Amino acid sequence: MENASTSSLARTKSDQLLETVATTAEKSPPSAEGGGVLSRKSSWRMTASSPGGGGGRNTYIRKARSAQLKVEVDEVGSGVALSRASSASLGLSFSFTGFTLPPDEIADSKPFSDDDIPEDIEAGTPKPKFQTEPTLPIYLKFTDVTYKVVMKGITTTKEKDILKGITGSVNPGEVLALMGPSGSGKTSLLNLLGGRLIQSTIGGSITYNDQPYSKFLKSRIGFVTQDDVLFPHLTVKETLTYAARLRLPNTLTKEQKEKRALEVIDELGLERCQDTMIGGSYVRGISGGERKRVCIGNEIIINPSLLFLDEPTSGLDSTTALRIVQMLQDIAEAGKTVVTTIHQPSSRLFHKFDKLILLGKGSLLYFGKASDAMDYFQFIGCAPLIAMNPAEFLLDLANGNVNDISVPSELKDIVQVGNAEAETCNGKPSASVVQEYLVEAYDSRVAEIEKTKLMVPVPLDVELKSKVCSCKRQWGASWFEQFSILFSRGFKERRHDYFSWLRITQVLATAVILGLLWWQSDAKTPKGLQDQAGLLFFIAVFWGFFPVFTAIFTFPQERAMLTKERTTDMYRLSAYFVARTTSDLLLDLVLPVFFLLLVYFMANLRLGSGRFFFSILTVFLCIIAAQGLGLAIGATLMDLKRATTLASVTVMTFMLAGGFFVKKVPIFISWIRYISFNYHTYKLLLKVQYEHITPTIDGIRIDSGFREVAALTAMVFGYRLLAYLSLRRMKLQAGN
Ligand SMILES: Nc1ncnc2c1ncn2[C@@H]1O[C@H](COP(=O)(O)OP(=O)(O)OP(=O)(O)O)[C@@H](O)[C@H]1O
Repeated sequence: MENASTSSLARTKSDQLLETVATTAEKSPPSAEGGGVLSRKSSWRMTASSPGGGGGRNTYIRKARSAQLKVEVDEVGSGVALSRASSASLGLSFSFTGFTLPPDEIADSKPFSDDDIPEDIEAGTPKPKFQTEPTLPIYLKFTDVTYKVVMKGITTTKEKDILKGITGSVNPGEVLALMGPSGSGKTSLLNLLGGRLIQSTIGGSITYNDQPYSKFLKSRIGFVTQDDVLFPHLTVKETLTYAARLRLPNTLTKEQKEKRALEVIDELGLERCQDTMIGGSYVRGISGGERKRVCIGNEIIINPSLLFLDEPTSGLDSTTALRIVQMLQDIAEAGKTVVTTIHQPSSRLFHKFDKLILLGKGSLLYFGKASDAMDYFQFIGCAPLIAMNPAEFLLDLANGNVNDISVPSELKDIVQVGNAEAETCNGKPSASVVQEYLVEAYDSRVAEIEKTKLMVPVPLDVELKSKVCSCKRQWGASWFEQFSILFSRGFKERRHDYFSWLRITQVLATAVILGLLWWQSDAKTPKGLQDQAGLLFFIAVFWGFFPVFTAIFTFPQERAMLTKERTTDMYRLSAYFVARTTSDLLLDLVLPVFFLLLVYFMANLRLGSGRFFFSILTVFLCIIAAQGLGLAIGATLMDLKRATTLASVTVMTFMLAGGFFVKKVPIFISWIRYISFNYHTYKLLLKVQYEHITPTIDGIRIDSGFREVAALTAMVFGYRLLAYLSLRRMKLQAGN
C-alpha cells in the first residue's frame, strides 16, 4: 500500500517539466550567489503547496501538483518565467554551478575559506604542496551498481541487498564524498569502486576511463582502509621508506625512492614525528591524526591516479579532520580522483567536497554537487526547520528521521489520512515512508538525467584509455630486492621481541631448573642412563613445543597487513614468505645455544666439542621443523583460537608418540611416531650421547641417524610448502 502511494506521488508532470528546465539550465552561464538564493526561494515555493480538500489522497495530491504545474507552465511561457526557471535550476539540479545558503538560515554552514585552515599546527610550517607530477587521469563512472551477499543460515540461505542501483561519477581533480548512516553501504560501495570486491553477486557497470577494472589499476589506485594497518614498532620514516622502496617503480633508484618518502613526510607535515614509532595497543606512539596521515602517505607515495579513503576522519577532532579533508582537496587539485566515505562531517568539512553521494539502506538518495544537496532536498520538500549542520540534516533524512525537518505535503497527507503504519507516535511519517519517498524522488527526478550524462565518453585519447586495460602487473622491485627489503623490515619490526626479557628468562630459567634436577648425572649406571634419557626426551619436547606455539602467530597476526599489501601488488608472496620465515631464524637459534650450554655442563652430558656440536645441530633441526608445523597450522587456519587448539592436540600427539612414554604401540597406529619430530630428535640425541655405550636404549635402536635427519629435513620443507600454499589460496578481497 505504502509503496504504491509513495511511488505514484513521486513522479508527476511538473517534475518532468523541472527536469527539462534543469537540463536547459545546464547550458546557461554560471550564476552569482544571488541566483542561487532566488532558485532556493523558487524551490521552496514549488513544494509549498498547501493541502486542501478533495477526494482520495492520491487525487488530492495530483490536483495540488497540477495546480503547481499550471503556475510553472504559465511562467515558462513568459520570458520572466524562463529566466526564473533557469535561475531556479541553478539551485536545484545537478548541472548547477553552486549555491551558498545564507548564513543566517543554516548557522553552521558558513562557506569555508582556506584562511580557516590552521597552518600546520603540529609542524608549525605552511601547508606543503602535493606532488604534481603528471598521473594518468582516471574518470570513474558507475551505473546501476548493485551488490548482494548470500547469507547462509543453518538450514536456510538468503540473499541480502547491500547496494540497490547506485549511479555516479567522479573526475580527476574532484573529491567525491560517500555519506549515509551506519550500515547504509558506504564501505561496500567504496570497496566495489576500488576493485576490492569481485563477486558474481555484483551488478551494474563500473568503468575507469570507460574501461573495466584491470590489474594495471592496482598500481594506480591508493586505498586507505578504515582501520589503520601499520607496523607498530617501525618509525614513521621507516614505514614510508619501506613503502616507497616496495611500491615505487623499479625505474627509480633506491635513493630516489627514499627521497620520495621524505617528500611525502614533508607534504603531510610529519617531520616532527618522523622518528617516532607508530605505536599500537601496547606501545605508545604517534597521535591518531598522525597515524591517519601515515596511512594516507603510504598510498599517495605511489602518486596514485585514484585515491579511495574509508572514514579518514573518524575519531579525530574537528580541526584535525578539517586538515585531512583539506589535504584530500590538495591531492585532488594535483589531478587525482578522490573518493572518500565520511560519517558525520562538520559543515566546514562538508563544504570541502565537490560531489556527494547520499546513501540510505543501500539506495541512492542523492548524487550531485555537495553544494547543491541542500537545494535539492528543499526542492523535494524537505528542509531544516531549525539551524542545522547540512551533514546532520542529510543524515537525519537518510535515517528517515524528520524531527525538525519540514516534510512535503505528500508525506503529510499520508499521515493525515490516518495510515497507522506510515505514522510514528508524534504524528510524523515513519522512517521507512520517508526513505521510500526520497528514493522515489531521486529515481523519478534525477536518476535518468545522470545516467544519460554518464553515457558521454570520457575525453581521453585511445592510448590513455588502453593503458587502463593492460593486465600487466607492475612490481616495484625485483624478487631479491623485495626479499631483502621485507627481511630488513621484519627484522626491525620484531627486534624488540628478540630481546624480550620474558622470553630469555623463560628459556634460561628452564635450563637452570633442568641443570639442577639432573645435576652432574651419571650415564654409566643403568639407572643414571635411564634418567639422562629422560632429560634428552624433555629437550626434544621443549624445543618442539616452544617453536610451534611461537610460529602459529606469524601469519594470523600479519593477515591484515599481508592482505592490504598483496591487494596492491606490493610484493610477490614468495618473497614475503621466504623473508618472513627466515628473518627470525638467526635469533631463534641463539637462545637454544645458551640453553644447551647450561644444561649440557650442569647435567654432565657427554663432553666433547663434536658431541656438543651435533647436539646443537639436532636441536636446530627440531626447532626449524617444529616452526614449519606452527607456520602451516597458522597459515591454514588463519585464526589464533582454532590454530592453538589444533597445535596443542598435534604437539601432544607427537610427544606421546615420541618413544619415551609408550614402547609397545599397536601396529595400526605405530606409524604416527614417524611424523613426530620429537621421536626423530630424541633418537638423534640418544645416538649422539650413547652410541659408544649401547646399541639399544629403552627399546629404541640406535642406528646411523640418516633416516632421522632425512625425516626432519622433509618436515622443514614440507610444512613450509604447506604454509605457503595455504597463504596462496587466502582470499584477499574485502568483505570475505
Ligand atoms: N559480507 C557481508 N555479509 C553480510 N552482511 C554484509 C556483508 N558486507 C556488508 N554487509 C552488510 O551491509 C550493510 C552495509 O555495510 P557497510 O559496511 O558497507 O556499511 P557502512 O555504511 O560503511 O557502515 P559504517 O558507517 O558503520 O562503516 C551492513 O548492514 C552490513 O552488515
